[in-house]
Amino acid sequence: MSSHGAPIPMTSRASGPLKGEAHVPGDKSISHRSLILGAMTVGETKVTGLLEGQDVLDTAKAMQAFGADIEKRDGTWHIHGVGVGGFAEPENVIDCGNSGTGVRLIMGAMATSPITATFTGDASLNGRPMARVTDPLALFGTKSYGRKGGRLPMTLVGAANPLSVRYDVPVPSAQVKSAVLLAGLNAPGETVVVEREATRDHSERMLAGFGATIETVETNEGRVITLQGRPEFKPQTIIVPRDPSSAAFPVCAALICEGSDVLVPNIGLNPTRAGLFTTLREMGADLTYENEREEGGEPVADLRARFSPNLKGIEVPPHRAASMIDEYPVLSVVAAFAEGKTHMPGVKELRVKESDRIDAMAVGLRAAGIAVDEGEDWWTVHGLGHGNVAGGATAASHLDHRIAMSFMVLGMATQKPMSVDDGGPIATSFPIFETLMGNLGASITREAAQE
Ligand SMILES: O=C(O)C1=C[C@@H](OP(=O)(O)O)[C@@H](O)[C@H](O)C1
Ligand SMILES: C=C(OP(=O)(O)O)C(=O)O
Repeated sequence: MSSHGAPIPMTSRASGPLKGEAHVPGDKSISHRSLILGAMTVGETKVTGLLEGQDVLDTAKAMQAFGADIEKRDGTWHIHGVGVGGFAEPENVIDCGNSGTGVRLIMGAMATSPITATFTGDASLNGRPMARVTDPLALFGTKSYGRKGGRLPMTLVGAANPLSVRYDVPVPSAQVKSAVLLAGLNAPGETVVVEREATRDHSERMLAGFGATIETVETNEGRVITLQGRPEFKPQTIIVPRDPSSAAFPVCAALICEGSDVLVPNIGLNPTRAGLFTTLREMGADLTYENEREEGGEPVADLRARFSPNLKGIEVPPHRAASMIDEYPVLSVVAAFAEGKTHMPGVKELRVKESDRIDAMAVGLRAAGIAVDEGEDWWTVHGLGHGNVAGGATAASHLDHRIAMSFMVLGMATQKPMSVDDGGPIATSFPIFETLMGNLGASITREAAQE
């Protein structure tokens, strides 16, 4: 198991107006995929703007262990890959740290090569369900040997003669969809994946970009994605857009801190990722899109978020859940400062992330004076309106970066400071979070609550 190091307690206090520009790091989903697809391509793929968070660095190390040559020179990542089906057998256990995306996509990518690999992670990752990936991989002929309940550590024996597969994804998960598509790369003929609810489509876009033949058709049964196996990938030059899931933190902080006006430039607004911003606008947020444009085939804008004293609780439509799945924790913080109830149904997946995110947020919000109701796949936050949230509590982050950052945002507008027991996991996805928020005027210190 990877070690996470000593806990780093953090405290966030009422902050003056947040002002300025927030340049958030590269998109985590696109960063993982750039490394994995680059490692499956003969020739040099160049990547700029790669997120250098621990999750992505662990994927880079894993790709090296499977035979790719990866180095960073002059701000650009250079990847010399081994080709589809060319992975070498790793000599050691692959440690994916805290990253569900990393481990599940890599399992898919190696599943149809005649090699064996053992995967592990930290305590959070080793508690997360992997059968959702190994079940469809078994259809290709891949064998897996994990702990009870399909948990890591787990050994996968890749299929030497993979079959072609059609798979209806039973949960709304881009990681499962992507694992099957990546496995399909080294399978003969067509791999077909059907998803009932649209999830982030970065794999489909990037596979096409690297030269695969892949087609998505919207049908009554959902999105039917067909990939032709054994493509000849061509090396790419990739500029990773900035991460909307990281942008969520300065945006939400600006909405709840009096007098704030923050610009978050160059944020990808791919509709499969942008659900939070639609939701915030429905709540009455002063959030505008400036300089809207297309970059690399994706809609992009500069987001401007200003203090919004009259936020209202709303019903968040369940069909929007996949497009904002990682943003519910910080949405629940904004909901605490809105008037009335914010009801969030259709979010069972939140229970199997780095932590049970409904439970982790509900416990911390209640300790801060906010009523929260919850069921298996829904939760409701009873907002108190601006200026009325007590705070004055320490929340457990459960090795979950988004939980830690969400409570740090909460503390920027509560009456008393908010603390987390461990802000260390923030480095997995947003290593510059404290500096970036501090530069805007937020007060986050590395100390436990002072009673
Ligand atoms: O494919 C991806 O890059 C991701 C998919 C989502 O997970 P699920 O596929 O489990 O929903 C998301 O929560 C994660 O942060 C990144
Ligand atoms: C769920 C997340 O990541 P992963 O599944 O890759 O650990 C996240 O970043 O919020």
